[in-house]
Amino acid sequence: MFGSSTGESVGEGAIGGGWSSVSHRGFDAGVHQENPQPYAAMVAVARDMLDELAGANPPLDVVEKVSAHLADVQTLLTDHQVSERRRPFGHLDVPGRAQCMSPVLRMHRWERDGADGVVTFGKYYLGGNGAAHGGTIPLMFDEVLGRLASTDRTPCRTAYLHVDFRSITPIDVELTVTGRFEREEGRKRYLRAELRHDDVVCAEAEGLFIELKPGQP
Ligand SMILES: CCCCCCCC/C=C\CCCCCCCC(=O)SCCNC(=O)CCNC(=O)[C@H](O)C(C)(C)COP(=O)(O)OP(=O)(O)OC[C@H]1O[C@@H](n2cnc3c(N)ncnc32)[C@H](O)[C@@H]1OP(=O)(O)O
Repeated sequence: MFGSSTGESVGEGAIGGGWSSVSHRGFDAGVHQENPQPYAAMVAVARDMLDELAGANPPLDVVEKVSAHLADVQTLLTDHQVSERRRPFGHLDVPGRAQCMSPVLRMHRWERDGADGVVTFGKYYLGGNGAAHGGTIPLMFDEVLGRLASTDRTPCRTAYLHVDFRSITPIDVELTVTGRFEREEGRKRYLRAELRHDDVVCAEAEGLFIELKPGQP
């Protein structure tokens, strides 16, 4: 069942993850690349769990049970550790790219020069007083702009990311995200993005991304 509230699954009006348009440089996650849904569903459960964890004040017996379950999960995964290029985490072509570090981006338009979509910061991303933690917003912008900067282009890395926090970013509500590729000068690529709650601008970003030279990590 792929019923994550944050929408890790493919479909439901959102385009796929779109990661296939970004260079994966020798990446091979085997069976999960061919059929991403089971792995994406597992990550969606992990996301939902993190939201419930962040939102709960459980009694001690529940704390002990949860600790034991999580230790079991960790043990199950310990036997299957692999090198970076074989890890599905963050590399599957689904919204959220099957990772639970930054919130899921559900993009409705993804083109070489711009992208539009929605994102919801769940309870896990709370800073205080109903507002998202200030570090999570650049994280989300780096996802949008880093991916846009490499869409149908050679790989690049973030050189700087400037974020202006214009008003609080509320958690648990759907926000709109837009990104646009502004210009490139040699290896330098300049992009901008905006995060809105209805008509209110929550935050804006400007990023410089540098095309990597062959062999550059
Ligand atoms: C690409 C990997 C992806 C592969 C995997 C894909 C699978 C997953 C799919 C999708 C996920 C995508 C979602 C997330 C993506 C997010 C991306 C990131 O967050 S990357 C991590 C954070 N960034 C770093 O760690 C960079 C660390 N810095 C460096 O490596 C270097 O400093 C680098 C590459 C940025 C530049 O170094 P130089 O040696 O190649 O180039 P120089 O000569 O220094 O700069 C080139 C030009 O840029 C200017 N420049 C460089 N840094 C600048 C700065 N901070 N401010 C202003 N100008 C700067 C310079 O002045 C120079 O300009 P003049 O050509 O002389 O006009």
